[in-house]
Amino acid sequence: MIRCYIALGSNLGEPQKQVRSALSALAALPNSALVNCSRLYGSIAVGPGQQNDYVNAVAALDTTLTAAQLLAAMQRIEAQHQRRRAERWGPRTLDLDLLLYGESRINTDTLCVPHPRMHQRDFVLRPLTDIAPQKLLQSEFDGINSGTFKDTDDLWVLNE
Ligand SMILES: CC1(C)Nc2nc(N)[nH]c(=O)c2N=C1O
Repeated sequence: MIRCYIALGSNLGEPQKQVRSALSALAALPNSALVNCSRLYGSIAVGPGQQNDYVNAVAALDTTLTAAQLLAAMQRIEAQHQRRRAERWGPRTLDLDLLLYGESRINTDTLCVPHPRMHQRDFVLRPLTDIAPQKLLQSEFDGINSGTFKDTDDLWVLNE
């Protein structure tokens, strides 16, 4: 089995319910096991324009699916959660990003792993630290002090 890390995000349509529903869908994937999930975090939307706060989390999934099969399954789960790929930085009911697929480095026109922007995003790194702090020690995160984040009110834990 390959250990994968998946970022979940939502800021439309009852975001906490969307994220929890997506976690159930990931747990139901064939040839896979949802082995851990971070706490759910509220976070200020990063990016241009004004939009609702997000709910973010990171899940650990063990799978024998290939990265391409896993990506397709994640896109099906997004579609089942009414994901509209309207605008690139716009609000969304559900966003699933494949952060890490084992130790693989993948660069195709549909998939880039490790996720190219993950190390710039506290809304990914903080939940990832909940379940895999060792992942922040790797070279991809040069310059990020593992586990010690600038105190920010852009991110808060939701109902412990
Ligand atoms: C629009 C953009 C970059 N901003 C986000 N901002 C936050 N806080 N959380 C997200 O999941 C998120 N996702 C995005 O895609």
